[in-house]
Amino acid sequence: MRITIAGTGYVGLVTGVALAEIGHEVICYDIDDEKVNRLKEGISPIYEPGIDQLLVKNQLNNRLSFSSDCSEVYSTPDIIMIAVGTPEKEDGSANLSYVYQVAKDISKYLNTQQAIVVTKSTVPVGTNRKVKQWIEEEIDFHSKIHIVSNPEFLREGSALYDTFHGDRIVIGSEDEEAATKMEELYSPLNIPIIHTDIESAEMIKYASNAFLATKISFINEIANICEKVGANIEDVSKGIGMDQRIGSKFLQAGIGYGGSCFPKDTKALVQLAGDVKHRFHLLEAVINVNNNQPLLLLKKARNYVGSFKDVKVAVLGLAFKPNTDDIRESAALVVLKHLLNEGAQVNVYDPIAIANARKVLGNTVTYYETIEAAIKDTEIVFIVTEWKQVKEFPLRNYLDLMKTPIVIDGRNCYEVKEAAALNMTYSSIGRESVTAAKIEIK
Ligand SMILES: NC(=O)C1=CN([C@@H]2O[C@H](COP(=O)(O)OP(=O)(O)OC[C@H]3O[C@@H](n4cnc5c(N)ncnc54)[C@H](O)[C@@H]3O)[C@@H](O)[C@H]2O)C=CC1
Ligand SMILES: O=C(O)[C@H]1O[C@H](OP(=O)(O)OP(=O)(O)OC[C@H]2O[C@@H](n3ccc(=O)[nH]c3=O)[C@H](O)[C@@H]2O)[C@H](O)[C@@H](O)[C@@H]1O
Repeated sequence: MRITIAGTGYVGLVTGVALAEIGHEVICYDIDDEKVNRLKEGISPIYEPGIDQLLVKNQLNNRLSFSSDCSEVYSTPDIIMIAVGTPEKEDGSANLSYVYQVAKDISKYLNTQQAIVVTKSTVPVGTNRKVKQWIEEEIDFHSKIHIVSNPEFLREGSALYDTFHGDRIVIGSEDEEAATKMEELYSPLNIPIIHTDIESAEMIKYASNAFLATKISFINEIANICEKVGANIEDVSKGIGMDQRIGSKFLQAGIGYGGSCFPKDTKALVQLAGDVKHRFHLLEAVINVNNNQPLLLLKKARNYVGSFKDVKVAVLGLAFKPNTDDIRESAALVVLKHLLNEGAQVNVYDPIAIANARKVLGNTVTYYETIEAAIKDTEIVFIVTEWKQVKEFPLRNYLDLMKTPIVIDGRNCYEVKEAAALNMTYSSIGRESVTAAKIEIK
């Protein structure tokens, strides 16, 4: 099939590459000329395992191309997919202006009797119908628009894997022909498909993200209690996760969820509920717990140093999770904001997110590409992202390299026992803290 995808971000690009790989003819369109020019040269603007190879392979096969000219992409494709951003507005609701723009461009350039317009972007319930209306209100000839809600569930850092091995594909449509065409589109992937009405498909996306966020805030709250009652969150997570009704995934306690989706989608769902006069108390609590979680890490550190003024600090990890260069809503940014406001001198380490971090943090911090260099002569280290490089970095090296080895681990990368044996000061999430005999507590 001939597919046009609007937006070449994480979702649009990965979807485009994957659909080309399974044999479709895909053209990806973006308003960002620079991004498109780099993509034309086979350079991915995002870090995502496996993307570079498949990008080049499918361009050479002539199954994948890129354009920044919307007059040529929307005229006659079999399917148009919308994968543009839906960032949060100040009130927490989703900003649909990019989706609106795509709809308007489609209405201007579409030149077929029938079109299937699929929304992959995460959009509030009711948006797909608006997309249809936005297209139809300006279209200047008779063309039948079939809308399909086809939300995306990929995770950054494993986006291609998730696309090829997803748990399900959701197709929300009220037109049988369009739904069948969508099934054909995805059939080579061999992933279970669930057909629903449009509103249910839209809700499945928000409910999935809200549920996963709830699991994380729940386990973080349990972790916070564990610390106070002398229980160990790692054992507790394992113990509850073995109950198949609960499941072991998304029970990793830490510094809270970040990224471009959970924070914005939970807020958007609270807002959506509010619009229909339903106060979503549970999700509000999930958000509050998450907002507080990075602050607890700072509180732990203050127990040892009092204030951060002129303290030499290293923050390990800037990305919101490992295997991505995405720093959007990363807990690292929250920690850094407080440290800098309070006058700390901050070194940061990240294996791949430094370029993106520089755009936001400028020269307020010092960037390092090795952990050794970042922690050298520092007084406190905060572990914020559980990069493999961090997990594999020997705990003993902190002792050797830091001025005062105080490690505040927001991702439970090390064993408490090991820190105790090394006589370090080590505090993590939901576990006992150990204090080195020599460290002076102010
Ligand atoms: N990032 C993720 O892991 C996931 C994101 N989503 C959802 O998918 C949507 C897209 O997210 P990302 O890919 O992360 O966004 P992104 O911000 O990485 O990419 C969006 C792209 O759309 C382009 N764009 C903006 N206006 C346009 C227009 N009128 N025509 C064509 N392109 C335009 C931008 O230049 C940008 O390259 C959002 O609704 C998000 O919530 C859903 C599942 C996973
Ligand atoms: O809608 C989206 O954009 C996507 O949001 C998440 O994917 P993503 O944000 O890429 O990453 P996750 O692996 O879900 O992690 C999100 C955050 O939760 C945190 N997390 C995750 C799991 C866990 O057990 N504990 C925990 O703190 C991570 O550190 C990270 O900050 C969902 O997992 C995807 O299914 C969804 O498509």
